[in-house]
Order: sequence, then C-alpha cells, then structure tokens
Amino acid sequence: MIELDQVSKHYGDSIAVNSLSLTIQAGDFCVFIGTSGCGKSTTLRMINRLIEPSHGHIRIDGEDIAGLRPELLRRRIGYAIQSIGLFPHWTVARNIAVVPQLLGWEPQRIRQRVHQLLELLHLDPAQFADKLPAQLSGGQAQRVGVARALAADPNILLMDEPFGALDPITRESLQAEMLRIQAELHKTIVFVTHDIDEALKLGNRIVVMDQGRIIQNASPQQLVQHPANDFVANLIGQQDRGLKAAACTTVAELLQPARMPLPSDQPRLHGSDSLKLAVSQMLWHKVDCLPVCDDSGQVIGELSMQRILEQQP
Ligand SMILES: Nc1ncnc2c1ncn2[C@@H]1O[C@H](COP(=O)(O)OP(=O)(O)OP(=O)(O)O)[C@@H](O)[C@H]1O
Repeated sequence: MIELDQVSKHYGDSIAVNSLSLTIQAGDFCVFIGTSGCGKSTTLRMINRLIEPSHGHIRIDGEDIAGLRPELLRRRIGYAIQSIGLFPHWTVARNIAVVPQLLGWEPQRIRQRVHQLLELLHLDPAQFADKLPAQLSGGQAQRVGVARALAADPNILLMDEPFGALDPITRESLQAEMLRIQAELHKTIVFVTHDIDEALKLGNRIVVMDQGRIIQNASPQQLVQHPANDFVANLIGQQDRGLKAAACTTVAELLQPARMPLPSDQPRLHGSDSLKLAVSQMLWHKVDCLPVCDDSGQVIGELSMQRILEQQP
C-alpha cells in the first residue's frame, strides 16, 4: 500500500503538487491523468524519491520513505518511463539485469530471470538477449524497459507515460501485455498517461489531477458515469461517453444464462471482452444476442443488447 499524506512540492513560488492525499491499495492499477503540467510526474517521482517533497509524508506499507536510503528504496520499486533510458552500449540482457546485479544476485539466477522476463514480454530470448538498444524498434525497446522495471520482482511499479511515443497498434498490444502481467503478477502499479482511453482500459483506480490537486479519484465506471465536474466530463468527452462506459465494463459482468439452442455459426464473446467490443460485434453481425465462452471455447452463457441497454447509465 502506498499512502501520500498532504504531500506538496514547491519550486520557488510555483506549486507543482498541492497538499495531495491519496491511498493506493496493494494490487491497484492506479492511473494518474490530467492536463500537461498538473503534477502527475512530480507525484510519481516523489514515490521513489527521485524528487523530494517540500511537505507531507509518503508511506509504503506503513513505513515513511523519508527514513529510507533513496537508492535502496529504488531497488524495491520498478520504474519505466517514455524515453526508456536503456544504456546504449549494453545488451538487452545486461540492461534488464541492472537491479539484480546491484542486489548481488548469482549470475545463473540473473540469466534465468532475464530469460523469464523476455518471455513474459514476448521477446524471444535467443533473438533479443544479445541485441543492443539501437537494434530494437520503439515497441521492443519499451518492452525491454518494462522487463527491466520488473527485473528484481518489485511489488511496486511506477510507469510514466511508458507507451506515449508508440504507434496505436504497438501501444494497444503493450497495454494488453500490461493487463496480462497485472492479472498474473498482481503488482501495485502507478501509471501516468495523457490518454483517457488508456486510463479507462488499464486502471482500476483513476486519479484525475489539475493544478497539483486531485479533482477525482474513482473507478473507471464511476468516473464515466459520475464525473465530478465539467473538467472531468470534458476529459472523458461528452460525445462518446456511452462507448467509454461500455469500454470499462466486461462481458462477464453482465453474463446471462444461455438459452438453448445457440446458433453455432455466430461469433463468440469472451468474458474478458468489453461491452464496447460486444456492441461492435452485434452491430457488425446484425444480431442482438451473442454466446459467451470461456478460454477453452466452452459456452458459459450469453449476452443480449437488451441486457447491455438495461445497464447503461
Ligand atoms: N525542476 C523544476 N523546476 C521548476 N518547476 C518544475 C520543475 N519540475 C516540474 N516543474 C513544474 O511543476 C509542474 C508539474 O510538473 P510535472 O512534470 O509533474 O507535470 P505533469 O503533469 O507530469 O506534466 P506532463 O503531462 O506535461 O508531463 C509544472 O508546472 C512544471 O513546469
């Protein structure tokens, strides 16, 4: 658990972060979003003491981090940023191994860990371990950055616009990776983005900031359905908020028992699909109900347009 208790950061007369209090529960995927310069990165960097607060306290699992040595704290917290910051003359494997090296892990354990992480990030170890950063695409380099942040198996991962510079397709695939990794590893993730769709897709908590303060701290569903003010409503966008709401609810949440018999030629939904995808499929296939299956392909129920409409705000 990460607790920020009336944390402020001043630069001379200007206030970057203004008496911000926030609790991030263990296992949360907490996304900071807001306008440029509202204090997102500053807040994130105070958690690993790359920036020191002017006032207030930050506690991790109840321990005030002001009493910890910053370099030891940083070895316990993964950090991934947009510019990635890989060492250009080191191989991918050596870049990933930075923190385990600092922690004095045995070479064999480091090799195994690097191999495991490359596989986790869908980079073939035989192909990528010995490459230099300049030989990677932007998306591959960003995967290496995420692997490096995870290397010493930290409980906390800080990610500052890690996918900001990527094309939409690569970005979407890395977002899917992050959701998969989070479902598998249950880290506490604090993630900064400018992109509301990315925030709604990834976060289970979304913290909207403006001028160094929290404007709203809510689940994606709450944020879309009950924006705290016009600033948040505009951030979400008035025109397509129905689709935004549908994007942050899963098919599994509205699953209905299957009627018999189900036509075998229809496409099938998965429980983890969003309602947005379900609506899109129904429109495309001109049907108002689709079967829902589990990972093994077994039909576990169905979802109708009627049910979706009943649930929409
Ligand atoms: N070293 C510094 N000296 C003076 N002011 C700073 C410094 N670092 C940040 N600031 C100011 O603090 C405010 C918050 O900056 P911060 O980088 O946290 O914003 P942000 O929300 O992450 O912005 P962006 O989305 O553009 O990255 C900004 O007004 C910025 O100009």
